[in-house]
Amino acid sequence: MLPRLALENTLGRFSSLVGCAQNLKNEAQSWCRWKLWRRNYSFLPDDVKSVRSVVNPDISRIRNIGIMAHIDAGKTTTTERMLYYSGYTRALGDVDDGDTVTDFMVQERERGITIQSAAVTFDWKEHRINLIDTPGHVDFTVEVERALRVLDGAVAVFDASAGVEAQTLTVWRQADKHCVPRVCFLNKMDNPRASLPYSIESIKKKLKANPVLLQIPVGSGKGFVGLVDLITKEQVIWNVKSSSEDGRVFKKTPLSSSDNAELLSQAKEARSSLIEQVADLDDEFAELLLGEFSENFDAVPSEKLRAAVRRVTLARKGVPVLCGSALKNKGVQPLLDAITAYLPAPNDRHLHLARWYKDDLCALAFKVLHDKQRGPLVFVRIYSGTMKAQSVVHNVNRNSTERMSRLLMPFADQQVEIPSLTAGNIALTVGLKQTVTGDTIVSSKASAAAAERRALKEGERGRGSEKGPGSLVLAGVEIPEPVFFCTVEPPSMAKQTDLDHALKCLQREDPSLKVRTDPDSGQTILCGMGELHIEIIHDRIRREYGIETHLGPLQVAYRETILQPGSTTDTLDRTLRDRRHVVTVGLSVTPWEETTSCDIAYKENVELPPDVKVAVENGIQSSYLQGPLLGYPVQGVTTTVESVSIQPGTSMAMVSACASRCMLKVLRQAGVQLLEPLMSLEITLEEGHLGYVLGDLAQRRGAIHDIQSRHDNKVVLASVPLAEMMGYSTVLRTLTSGSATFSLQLSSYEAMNPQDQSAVLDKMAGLV
Ligand SMILES: Nc1nc2c(ncn2[C@@H]2O[C@H](COP(=O)(O)OP(=O)(O)OP(=O)(O)O)[C@@H](O)[C@H]2O)c(=O)[nH]1
Repeated sequence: MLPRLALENTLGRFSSLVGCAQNLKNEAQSWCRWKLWRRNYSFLPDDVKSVRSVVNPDISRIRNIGIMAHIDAGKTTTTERMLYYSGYTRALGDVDDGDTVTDFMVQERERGITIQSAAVTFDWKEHRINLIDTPGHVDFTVEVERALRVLDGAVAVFDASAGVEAQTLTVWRQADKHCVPRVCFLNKMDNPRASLPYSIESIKKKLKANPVLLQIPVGSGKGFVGLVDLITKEQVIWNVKSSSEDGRVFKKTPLSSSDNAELLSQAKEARSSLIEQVADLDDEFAELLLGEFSENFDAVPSEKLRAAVRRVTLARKGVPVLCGSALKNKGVQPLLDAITAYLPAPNDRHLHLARWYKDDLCALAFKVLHDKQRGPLVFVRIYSGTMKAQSVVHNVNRNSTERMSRLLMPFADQQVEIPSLTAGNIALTVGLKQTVTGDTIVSSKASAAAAERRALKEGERGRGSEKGPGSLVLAGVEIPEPVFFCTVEPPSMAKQTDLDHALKCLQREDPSLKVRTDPDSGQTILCGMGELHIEIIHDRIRREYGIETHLGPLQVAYRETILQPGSTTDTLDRTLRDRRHVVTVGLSVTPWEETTSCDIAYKENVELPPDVKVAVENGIQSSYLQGPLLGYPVQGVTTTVESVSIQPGTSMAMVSACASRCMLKVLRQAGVQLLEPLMSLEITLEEGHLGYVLGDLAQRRGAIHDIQSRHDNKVVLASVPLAEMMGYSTVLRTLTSGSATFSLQLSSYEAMNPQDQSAVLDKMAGLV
């Protein structure tokens, strides 16, 4: 039965659509709005798809998958086709028209890019697919990381004319880190430059992966009409009679020599290689071949081959490769079949932690969205037990208990209310006000205690690797340090509270956004992952919170470090209100290369009471936060506490102050050095523009590492200081008449040479 809220939503939409139809008639020229109307129209009461999805499926039929790639590879277009073919939408959304389901933020639709990862649920051939479309732009890489943390499998989408691009490499590594099995989809096969062998080679070379080719294309470029399924030996051809053909109808026939002798021999060869490759990777399949089918490998049944490919994928020994053209509506249905056939169900992935909770609820909050009416909406992945609406849950990280009012199933920007949801699913909760990204949610404090007892018992028996309360918390998400910052000012002081509230909400949604107050000027500082990230935040403050803010110039987040060891002592002797405070602290520092953190150690004979220890460490830590050169964070330093002597009556605040002052002194003595963020840059451009672009990079202190050929294009691999890359997209557009693309990501923090460093110091001091 349709839940009440969904029914109300649907009926509400229906009545508003009747009125809307009249207006739209008058605005027939607005094509985009018409398409959005059509999208809404698909939610009329006879659209049963969203209702069907409400049923809790068997865990073995759930696929929690992410869709990931380099910017513009076609993730959103592919997702739109999946929703369409699965019957969830009745019109094909188009990124170029700005009416896709998953890119529902205004900025996403305007810019045609994905910013937030959106969750969509749909069913495909008796399977429930929870799919997350993740952003390709490096500024939103935390979104990818968050999604990967809760996914069981992923589809990596490639532009078949470009192969592996810079951001694919990053997301691939992220997926490796989370041990996520993948399938590859070589998209844009309709592009005349698309090349299957080139893409396969680049997957091998750049990703060091083992591609398992399951399809070969039929036709190429504009003549790309379908593919041959190497498992079943069938050819799948899409009927392309007109440009409005939506790809729903396709013809599947066994491939025979009467169709195309050349294609048949090509397919035979590719199938034999596939069988050999799978036999090499899977012992069970090898045994089957050498036993029953030793006379004729080709006679091995397709189900056996499919099962072996599944084992290979789950063991991450190989990645199935499929091809198609999402835009031209070819190859997406076989991709959906591959998702259900090869990617893992939640119960195929063995998560140690969930077993301590047995049948009790254990879930991970992986994303927070702010809704003006309903407050924070928290996305959770359920690992064990059942989550129920109107229930009280316990947040293990915060040791707090909260009431969850409603449970929803996420359909992009639409949600359907459900009473409960079981393990393996992804849900959206309303009412959790304290929970943030990375928190573990369980049913009660008692169930957390029971799980802890189980973990300890197992640990005592020497079998468990996880012991103690720390083991009861699911690993959260690593947030990289921001590289850019700028001041943000409200239009008037009266609006400062509204701005603080807006930033608090945005920060809860986006953990990569950092907000701090400048201790000297009292100004609010926004710290972000890149120019685009800060621009989007600025835009959201205006649109979603109605505050017109002014952003100061974008500045690079430098770091400070030391070049050599140093040691010193400092004495603080101060009388405050007749009370004399006297403390002497001795510290030594040594460079701790190749690390971005700082450490505190104690000389052997130094033993301090706990309150003094805390005070000294607080003083040292505060100096790590603001270096002596320009007040940037310090990294790569180990500080040893050599001595501390305190006269009676001295307060701990004075001990901290002395440690902090001594720290500044010793850092200066050890020679403070500015570190600047160095970015890896990859530019794809036409050969004719190469000279201009290289000349420009030379002026930006860029170092060229390699210039590769990619079909008719050149790919420049370089590293450039971030400070030189402000507004680069506009410059590159001008230099190449808009034909080049680039991607930029943080590679490391590097020491600046003395001239560049003094130029920065002069600039900061206002001398230039
Ligand atoms: N020729 C061709 N173009 C395609 C195909 N798929 C997508 N495109 C186009 O490629 C561009 C990018 O497509 P998107 O689906 O937005 O790509 P994305 O990977 O989601 O991009 P981001 O969300 O910005 O990372 C759009 O102009 C699409 O129309 C395809 O199969 N063939």
